[in-house]
Amino acid sequence: MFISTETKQRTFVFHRMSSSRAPLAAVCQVTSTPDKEANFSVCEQLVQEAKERGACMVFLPEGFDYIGSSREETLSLSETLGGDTISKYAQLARKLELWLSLGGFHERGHDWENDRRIYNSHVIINNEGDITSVYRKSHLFDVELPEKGVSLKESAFTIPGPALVSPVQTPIGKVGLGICYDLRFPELSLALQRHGAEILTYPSAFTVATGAAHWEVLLRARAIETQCFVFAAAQVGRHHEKRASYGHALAVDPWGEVVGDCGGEQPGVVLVEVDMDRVVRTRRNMPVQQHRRDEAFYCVKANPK
Ligand SMILES: O=C(O)CNC(=O)[C@H](CS)NC(=O)CCC(=O)C(=O)O
Repeated sequence: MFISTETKQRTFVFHRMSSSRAPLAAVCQVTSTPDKEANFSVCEQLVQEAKERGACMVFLPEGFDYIGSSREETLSLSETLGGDTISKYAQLARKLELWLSLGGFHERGHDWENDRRIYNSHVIINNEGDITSVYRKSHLFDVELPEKGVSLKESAFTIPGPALVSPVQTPIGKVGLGICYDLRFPELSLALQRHGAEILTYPSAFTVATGAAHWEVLLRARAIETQCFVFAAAQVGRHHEKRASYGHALAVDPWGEVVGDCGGEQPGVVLVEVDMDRVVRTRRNMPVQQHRRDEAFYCVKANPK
């Protein structure tokens, strides 16, 4: 049983009516612009607020560093993992003694000097300020929806990542890393689940049109299929004259219930208790992973009689 209390205009907290204290995660949404300094101070404030409210891990969305207004600007603002942006977040994590999921960092590629290409990287920083994991987005968003006004070609500036990375052990549980458009590929979420994930993360900058149609359904489906918590930090609102995002940073429990939603209007943060018992019980009561019959999918009969 969850009660939702509106504590401030733009934030909600969900607490369970039980005595045991499970660790708290904070799922954020922001409206990044091309101004990196301004974006950092908004994120820093949300992380600080999450800390004050007891969170031990905070999730920031794709493009938390910036959302560029052109391909050139997006490329020129990019950095390496050793650059200022990640250093500032590492310091913040160490100072506040919490873990950070930094979704969708614009990371200069390995051959940047020659090809001027970046990765879209999800970086995990621990409470000592060390990078523990980097996952580079596998599926790039090259999509034209003329009737919806959506036209983005991520592959024009981004290199797809080579592989998934092992789920990371954190104080809230084992976190499996995805990014945004990866959410549409259930094989990825199942692979992470098989490698031990208890929580899946999809930091995102969904378009308004695709978000309204698909966002919550996809996130809940991934949670139900994998019986994981799903945390999806999000971009919201207008970034510049050419781009806006759907928002609704969401937390879903392993049963598929939405347990936190930052809404579709403005930056904010939602706190969620991560009770691992819910993963254990959901999987024990309905062992879908044990019921899966992969062998029946290897060979599809052309004309079964
Ligand atoms: O461009 C940047 O700076 C950061 N990256 C993004 O915003 C990415 C690539 S353009 N956006 C998405 O994947 C949206 C997916 C989406 O909206 C859907 O699957 O419906």
